[in-house]
Amino acid sequence: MAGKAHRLSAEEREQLLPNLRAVGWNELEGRDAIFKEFHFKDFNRAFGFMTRVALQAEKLDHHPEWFNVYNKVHITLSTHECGGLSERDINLASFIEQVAASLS
Ligand SMILES: C[C@H](O)[C@H](O)[C@H]1CNC2=NC(N)=NC(=O)C2=N1
Repeated sequence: MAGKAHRLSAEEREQLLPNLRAVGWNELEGRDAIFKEFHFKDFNRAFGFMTRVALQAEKLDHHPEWFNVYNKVHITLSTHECGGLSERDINLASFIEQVAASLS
Protein backbone atom coordinates (compact mmCIF):
# COMPACT_ATOMS: atom_id res chain seq x y z
CA MET A 1 0.00 0.00 0.00
CA ALA A 2 1.53 3.31 -1.07
CA GLY A 3 1.82 6.01 1.59
CA LYS A 4 0.44 6.36 5.07
CA ALA A 5 -3.28 6.67 5.51
CA HIS A 6 -4.57 9.90 7.03
CA ARG A 7 -8.03 10.59 8.43
CA LEU A 8 -10.13 12.51 5.97
CA SER A 9 -10.40 16.22 6.74
CA ALA A 10 -13.76 17.99 6.94
CA GLU A 11 -13.18 19.36 3.42
CA GLU A 12 -12.34 15.93 2.04
CA ARG A 13 -15.46 14.49 3.66
CA GLU A 14 -17.64 17.16 2.07
CA GLN A 15 -16.08 16.27 -1.24
CA LEU A 16 -16.12 12.48 -1.03
CA LEU A 17 -19.01 11.33 1.17
CA PRO A 18 -22.09 12.71 -0.63
CA ASN A 19 -21.68 10.26 -3.54
CA LEU A 20 -21.51 7.33 -1.15
CA ARG A 21 -24.42 8.61 0.97
CA ALA A 22 -26.48 8.85 -2.21
CA VAL A 23 -26.07 5.09 -2.75
CA GLY A 24 -26.79 4.09 0.84
CA TRP A 25 -23.54 4.36 2.79
CA ASN A 26 -23.89 6.03 6.19
CA GLU A 27 -21.48 7.20 8.85
CA LEU A 28 -21.64 5.20 12.07
CA GLU A 29 -22.43 6.91 15.35
CA GLY A 30 -19.65 6.68 17.91
CA ARG A 31 -17.07 5.44 15.43
CA ASP A 32 -15.37 7.03 12.44
CA ALA A 33 -16.48 4.45 9.86
CA ILE A 34 -19.00 3.98 7.07
CA PHE A 35 -21.63 1.25 6.88
CA LYS A 36 -23.99 -0.22 4.28
CA GLU A 37 -26.40 -3.17 4.09
CA PHE A 38 -26.60 -5.09 0.84
CA HIS A 39 -29.41 -7.44 -0.13
CA PHE A 40 -29.12 -9.96 -2.94
CA LYS A 41 -31.51 -12.38 -4.57
CA ASP A 42 -30.05 -15.38 -2.77
CA PHE A 43 -26.97 -16.71 -0.97
CA ASN A 44 -25.14 -17.51 -4.23
CA ARG A 45 -25.26 -13.87 -5.29
CA ALA A 46 -24.30 -12.64 -1.82
CA PHE A 47 -21.36 -15.00 -1.60
CA GLY A 48 -20.28 -14.28 -5.19
CA PHE A 49 -20.27 -10.60 -4.25
CA MET A 50 -18.21 -11.29 -1.12
CA THR A 51 -15.73 -13.37 -3.09
CA ARG A 52 -15.07 -10.59 -5.56
CA VAL A 53 -14.78 -7.99 -2.82
CA ALA A 54 -12.47 -10.28 -0.81
CA LEU A 55 -10.02 -10.70 -3.70
CA GLN A 56 -9.83 -6.96 -4.28
CA ALA A 57 -9.53 -6.27 -0.54
CA GLU A 58 -6.57 -8.63 -0.39
CA LYS A 59 -4.92 -6.84 -3.32
CA LEU A 60 -5.43 -3.48 -1.62
CA ASP A 61 -4.47 -4.87 1.81
CA HIS A 62 -7.65 -3.20 3.01
CA HIS A 63 -10.30 -5.48 4.40
CA PRO A 64 -13.98 -4.99 5.16
CA GLU A 65 -15.54 -5.78 8.51
CA TRP A 66 -18.59 -7.67 7.39
CA PHE A 67 -21.47 -9.89 8.39
CA ASN A 68 -23.42 -12.28 6.18
CA VAL A 69 -26.59 -14.29 6.64
CA TYR A 70 -28.14 -15.86 3.54
CA ASN A 71 -28.72 -12.99 1.07
CA LYS A 72 -27.71 -10.14 3.40
CA VAL A 73 -24.23 -8.60 3.67
CA HIS A 74 -23.49 -5.80 6.15
CA ILE A 75 -20.23 -3.95 5.60
CA THR A 76 -18.27 -1.53 7.79
CA LEU A 77 -15.19 0.24 6.47
CA SER A 78 -12.56 2.08 8.52
CA THR A 79 -8.77 2.38 8.59
CA HIS A 80 -7.07 1.09 11.74
CA GLU A 81 -3.75 2.73 10.91
CA CYS A 82 -5.25 6.21 11.27
CA GLY A 83 -8.12 5.29 13.58
CA GLY A 84 -10.88 6.39 11.23
CA LEU A 85 -11.99 7.04 7.70
CA SER A 86 -9.33 7.43 5.04
CA GLU A 87 -9.27 7.53 1.28
CA ARG A 88 -8.71 3.76 1.33
CA ASP A 89 -12.24 3.30 2.66
CA ILE A 90 -13.68 5.54 -0.03
CA ASN A 91 -11.81 3.60 -2.72
CA LEU A 92 -12.91 0.22 -1.40
CA ALA A 93 -16.52 1.44 -1.05
CA SER A 94 -16.46 2.59 -4.68
CA PHE A 95 -15.17 -0.79 -5.80
CA ILE A 96 -17.85 -2.53 -3.71
CA GLU A 97 -20.53 -0.42 -5.43
CA GLN A 98 -19.28 -1.50 -8.86
CA VAL A 99 -19.40 -5.17 -7.89
CA ALA A 100 -22.89 -4.86 -6.36
CA ALA A 101 -24.17 -3.06 -9.47
CA SER A 102 -22.84 -5.82 -11.71
CA LEU A 103 -24.68 -8.47 -9.67
CA SER A 104 -28.12 -6.92 -9.35
C1 LIG B 1 -0.98 -5.41 8.66
C2 LIG B 1 -2.03 -5.07 7.65
O1 LIG B 1 -1.48 -4.44 6.54
C3 LIG B 1 -3.05 -4.11 8.25
O2 LIG B 1 -3.57 -4.67 9.43
C4 LIG B 1 -4.18 -3.77 7.29
C5 LIG B 1 -5.01 -4.95 6.86
N1 LIG B 1 -6.36 -4.61 6.48
C6 LIG B 1 -6.97 -3.49 6.90
N2 LIG B 1 -8.24 -3.25 6.63
C7 LIG B 1 -8.87 -2.17 7.06
N3 LIG B 1 -10.15 -1.99 6.75
N4 LIG B 1 -8.23 -1.25 7.77
C8 LIG B 1 -6.94 -1.38 8.09
O3 LIG B 1 -6.38 -0.49 8.73
C9 LIG B 1 -6.24 -2.53 7.64
N5 LIG B 1 -4.95 -2.72 7.89
